[in-house]
Amino acid sequence: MNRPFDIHLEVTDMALSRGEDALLSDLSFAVGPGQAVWLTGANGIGKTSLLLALAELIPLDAGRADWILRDRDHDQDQRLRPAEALSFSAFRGPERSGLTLGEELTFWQRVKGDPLSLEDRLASVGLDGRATLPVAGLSAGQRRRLSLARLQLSNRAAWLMDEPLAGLDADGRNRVTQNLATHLDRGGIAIIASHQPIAIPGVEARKLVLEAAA
Ligand SMILES: Nc1ncnc2c1ncn2[C@@H]1O[C@H](COP(=O)(O)OP(=O)(O)OP(=O)(O)O)[C@@H](O)[C@H]1O
Repeated sequence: MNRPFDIHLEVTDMALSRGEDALLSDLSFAVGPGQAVWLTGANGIGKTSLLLALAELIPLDAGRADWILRDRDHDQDQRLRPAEALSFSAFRGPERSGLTLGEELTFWQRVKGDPLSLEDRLASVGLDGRATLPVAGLSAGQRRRLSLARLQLSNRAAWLMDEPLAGLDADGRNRVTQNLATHLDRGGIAIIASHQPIAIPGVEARKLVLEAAA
């Protein structure tokens, strides 16, 4: 098996709040190569906030979240900055950019040196023939598909996904879960916030039910 990634996430005694509200406390978990975590819990409990904290987009109140590139002998572990470790598929996408789908994706293809043509990249997420659509006018499911294309392009070891199945039809859901299976098979990690279970072929995602801070 080709496993380009060997990434580990270690969350230790994490506490998190937004504004005045304490959200999570004493949260610890570890994730290794090829593993997925399914984050679930009530509306407003803090799933999106946890993803933002793992990406260091919001600060922790306590504890730590470490992204670690593990050396085979375990004696030369390397800490990665989130920007080196992960790619974030947020629920709200780049809808305010004023770009067309083709322009948006071409930009990311150039940044990442994509070997595929624009049309082939679009086809990989079922958006072939849609390059001229304005990003602002994409439907919810089309936006999720654009997100998936950007995740594919990121070549990052960890995928943080916020409601990746929201608004997708059966074909779109299938593409997301198939892409996840491929990513995990390469030794990647996925942390997925979702109200619905996510069936990844060949992988049982570990369920983590978030509860209100003590
Ligand atoms: N920028 C912010 N400033 C202050 N409070 C915020 C901010 N963003 C979110 N919150 C609050 O933090 C809490 C957690 O929100 P979060 O979006 O993390 O929950 P969630 O579990 O992802 O919810 P949902 O299932 O509804 O998507 C909510 O009470 C929300 O109102």
